[in-house]
Amino acid sequence: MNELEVELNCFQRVREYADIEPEEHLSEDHAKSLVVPASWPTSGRVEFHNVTARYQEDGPDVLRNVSFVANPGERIGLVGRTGSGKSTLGLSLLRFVNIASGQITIDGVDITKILLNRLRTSVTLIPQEPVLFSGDVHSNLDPFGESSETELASALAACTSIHVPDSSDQADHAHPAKTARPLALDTPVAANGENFSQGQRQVLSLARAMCRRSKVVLLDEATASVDHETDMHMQRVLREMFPDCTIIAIAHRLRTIMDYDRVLVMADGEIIENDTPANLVKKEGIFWDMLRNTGEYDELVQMIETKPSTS
Ligand SMILES: Nc1ncnc2c1ncn2[C@@H]1O[C@H](COP(=O)(O)OP(=O)(O)OP(=O)(O)O)[C@@H](O)[C@H]1O
Repeated sequence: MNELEVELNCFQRVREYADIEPEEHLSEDHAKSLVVPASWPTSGRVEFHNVTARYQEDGPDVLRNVSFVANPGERIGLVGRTGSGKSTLGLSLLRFVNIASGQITIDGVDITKILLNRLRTSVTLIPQEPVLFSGDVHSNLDPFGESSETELASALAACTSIHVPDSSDQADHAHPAKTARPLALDTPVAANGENFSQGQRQVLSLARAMCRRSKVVLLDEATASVDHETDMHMQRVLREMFPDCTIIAIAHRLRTIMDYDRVLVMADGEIIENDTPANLVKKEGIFWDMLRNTGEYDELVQMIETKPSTS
């Protein structure tokens, strides 16, 4: 492809973006009526009241009558088989799916009565595959220049204590950030963060959340290329650096959430169990069954008993 073709592609892509309908198109008066106090959310209490949600208006219900409360500072693990609705529940909190009935509130404010941008900048999503932009670590952590250098450096320092192993022990010349550590604010980031491993991308995403001081953090646990050790470090940072945040984590590995305050088990778009891991084990229900099917039952139950203290 010659240079002209590349440039024309860019032009075409910009046109495509410009033609995308805005997700929210409101009159000035309507937008004003959706303003919430600058301090919102102050405590991060998330409540789902009989929420039924679907992707398309005329599509099937993917969440069915979901109700639960995440108290401020609680860490809640979402588990369930593939297709049970875990990601959809997370996405509904950011209004990426249609809420057909019921209500979701954060600190008592109905999330459909807030400007979309305000909602999405207040709830931090740490996706499985975080997006990084070409530039450096600094511009990725704080794209809008809202944090001080000290804040950025301390968030990065907290997160880079997480050891993210390399895919190989050899220096990786094609992906220097995968081997050259520790990460610094001026470490270059290639387009799509291609010079970072998936684990490192999640770590940076965590640091980004820390800079935003979000009260509600939604974490979609990375399934690929993040080993157990990295996972545990991520969890430790979440516990230590976000002590007052409400954390809702979609867990693909049960061991990730064994020390969480509460576990919600989902099946077919519904919450079928909601309790502390210890109580769910005592109950010998679905969660207990899931633990037994891992082949690591004793080890996992032991993790509940040796739960690290948050104080
Ligand atoms: N964009 C979409 N449009 C329509 N239906 C979707 C969409 N995404 C997911 N679904 C459907 O919603 C249901 C719940 O899917 P969801 O991804 O929330 O499950 P999950 O528990 O997160 O699964 P996994 O563990 O595989 O990520 C499934 O039936 C799925 O096919």
